[in-house]
Amino acid sequence: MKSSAIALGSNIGDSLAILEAAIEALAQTPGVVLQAKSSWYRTKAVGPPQPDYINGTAILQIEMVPEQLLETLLNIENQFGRVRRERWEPRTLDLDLLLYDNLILETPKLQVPHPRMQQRAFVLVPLAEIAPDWVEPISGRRIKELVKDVDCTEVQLLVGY
Ligand SMILES: Nc1ncnc2c1ncn2[C@@H]1O[C@H](COP(=O)(O)OP(=O)(O)OP(=O)(O)O)[C@@H](O)[C@H]1O
Ligand SMILES: Nc1nc2c(c(=O)[nH]1)N=C(CO)CN2
Repeated sequence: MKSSAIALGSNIGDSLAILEAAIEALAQTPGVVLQAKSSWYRTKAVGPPQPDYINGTAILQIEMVPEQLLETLLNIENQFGRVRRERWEPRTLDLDLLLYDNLILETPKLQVPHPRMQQRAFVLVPLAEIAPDWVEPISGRRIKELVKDVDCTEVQLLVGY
């Protein structure tokens, strides 16, 4: 059994319902046990101007290799109607693989830890809520330390658990 942290985001449609349904779809996937989910946060879009996002994170216990987990995430994104056009475009559902135990992996299709997670308050704030002591293996720093170095003013608690 391995542990993985994933990030969820949506800024088109009924985002809260889409995100809850995506969590449910993950929890129903064979080989996946949902261990924890964060609160949902309303966040200002980083990158090109677009509507605010709702973001959150989850911790999964999994019996899958990282490539299988990525495929599961991409399948669930597609299930919720995401059409991939441009990078950083608005999306009904975005699922990113953040961490997989303490693994460091660099392939053309998959990089773990997610290469931009250390700069992203919309990832670190919800992750610090459910996995403060997880050590990000590239920096060697805990999530609760990394979150202190990003500007969290545009990450607002929306639905707390
Ligand atoms: N850790 C990872 N999690 C999710 N996708 C990844 C990861 N590493 C590499 N990828 C690859 O990135 C591709 C594009 O992902 P996606 O469209 O979600 O990027 P994005 O959300 O626009 O930008 P960002 O990666 O900055 O969040 C995926 O098809 C996948 O193959
Ligand atoms: N606030 C916020 N901004 C983003 C997000 C996101 O999930 N939340 N995802 C992006 C591409 O992955 C680009 N910008």
